[in-house]
Amino acid sequence: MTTEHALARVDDIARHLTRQAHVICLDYDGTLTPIRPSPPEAVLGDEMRKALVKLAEQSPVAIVTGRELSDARQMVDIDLIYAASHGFELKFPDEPAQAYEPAEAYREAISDTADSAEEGASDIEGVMIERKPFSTAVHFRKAAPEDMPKVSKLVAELQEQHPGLRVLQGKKVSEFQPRIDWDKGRAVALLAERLEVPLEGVLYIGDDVTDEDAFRAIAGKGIGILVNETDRETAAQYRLDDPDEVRVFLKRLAEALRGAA
Ligand SMILES: O=P(O)(O)OC[C@H]1O[C@H](O[C@H]2O[C@H](CO)[C@@H](O)[C@H](O)[C@H]2O)[C@H](O)[C@@H](O)[C@@H]1O
Repeated sequence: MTTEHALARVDDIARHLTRQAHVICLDYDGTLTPIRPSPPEAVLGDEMRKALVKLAEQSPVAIVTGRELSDARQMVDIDLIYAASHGFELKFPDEPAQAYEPAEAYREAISDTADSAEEGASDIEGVMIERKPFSTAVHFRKAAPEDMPKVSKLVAELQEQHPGLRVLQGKKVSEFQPRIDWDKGRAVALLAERLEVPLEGVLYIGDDVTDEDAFRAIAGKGIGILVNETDRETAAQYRLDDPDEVRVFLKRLAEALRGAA
């Protein structure tokens, strides 16, 4: 599938959005920041933060991320809407954070997976376990290629021990999550409904496989932009090469939206 470059269509995209109430949904890792060797290193750049502040003056902006809420808010450091933990945690400005209720019953199983994962990973150099309220991430970006069979074995064992959880494969990470019908797409649909924004008014930008759930949720109605240098199979209709292009796009979009107001 060939996706069109979004920088060539900023004005058309702004025009589409201003036809109705709208919201701009942005993934974090790989979209607002380049992928880094470890999660704490993926710090939001000052210019990107300025672009987000300008954009939020024109439109509601939501960060839709696999990171847990406290981490995402600390990294972005702007009072926006957050759908964190792959959508299991939702936070609107001036409102308390809310967890997706059916996921509450999984907190103990998630914490148990993290305990087992830490124990199992203790002898695999370069594997890092990230504990989050609604998922346990087994990061292997820094593992040596010859240790990958050990990583696969650990992930398979964890799966066997925790059949109530499902595994999401991300960028050099396997994440254990509640096995329930909830994802970034469902979270985006929910937050749009809360904002009284039709799906036609949703713009979603993301780079990972989990972002495809959001692209599919708005397909044929809203606007999906995949961040990827190559033209991979996607439900998004537009593409940007990397986070630098995302920053340029968001700046131009804010200007176009201001012009259209
Ligand atoms: O939905 P996202 O905002 O894209 O979050 C997905 C996961 O991102 C983080 O891990 C990824 O980015 C790290 C920093 O660049 C990188 O070191 C790692 O290899 C990637 O998998 C984050 O740590 C996870 O919690 C998120 O689920």
